[in-house]
Amino acid sequence: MSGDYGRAFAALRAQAGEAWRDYTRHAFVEGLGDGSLPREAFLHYLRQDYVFLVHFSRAWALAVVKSETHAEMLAAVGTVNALVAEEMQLHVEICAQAGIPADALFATTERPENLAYTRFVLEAGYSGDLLDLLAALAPCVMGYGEIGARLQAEASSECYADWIGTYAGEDYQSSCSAVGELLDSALVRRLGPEFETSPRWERLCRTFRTATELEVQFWQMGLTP
Ligand SMILES: Cc1ncc(CO)c(N)n1
Repeated sequence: MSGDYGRAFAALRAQAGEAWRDYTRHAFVEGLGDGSLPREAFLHYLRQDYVFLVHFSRAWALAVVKSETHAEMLAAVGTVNALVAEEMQLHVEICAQAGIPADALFATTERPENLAYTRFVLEAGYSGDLLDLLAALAPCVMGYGEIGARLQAEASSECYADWIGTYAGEDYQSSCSAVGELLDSALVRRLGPEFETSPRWERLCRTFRTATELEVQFWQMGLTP
């Protein structure tokens, strides 16, 4: 149940096993699909996710810093723009419709699960290279791509159709494919074509798995306004 997000992502996803399933089939996700998620939990999640996206955009800006080629810079800067100009904008619009103004969004107090996740990702980038950073970023990008595509096909309610449509949509799906290509080419450039046999691979797998577990905690936080 995943689009073609590249060779490295497929390998990382497979090794994350149970954690990947817990993330992409979390009760929060199922509640978005069947409409049973309480509106209050959804708006609480959106407010937290807006803060998440602020730091997530900073992490993608760090990917520009850690790039070694023009192609890598282009891919990273494209993602920064998609986040700041499109995804954050969606949050502002949905929250405005629910009576939460944009300045209140920016002032949201960050929950610890939220803080733990984004600072883990940023730290992976500060102390490592582009590969360490991308291993921490990939579960967020591709996981939502996979969730959106599946809910679009399976949803039994129209309640959260806007949210689902954003992640199932062509723009978001093509961002996922672009990040998959960036991940594959960055790995080949630094570790060679057989990157899975590199001594660094295991640690990249661990970073991916930890980020996946932090996504599970984020959904759990969403269920408890
Ligand atoms: C927590 C979280 N992970 C991933 C995404 C996708 O960008 C998001 N908006 N929020």
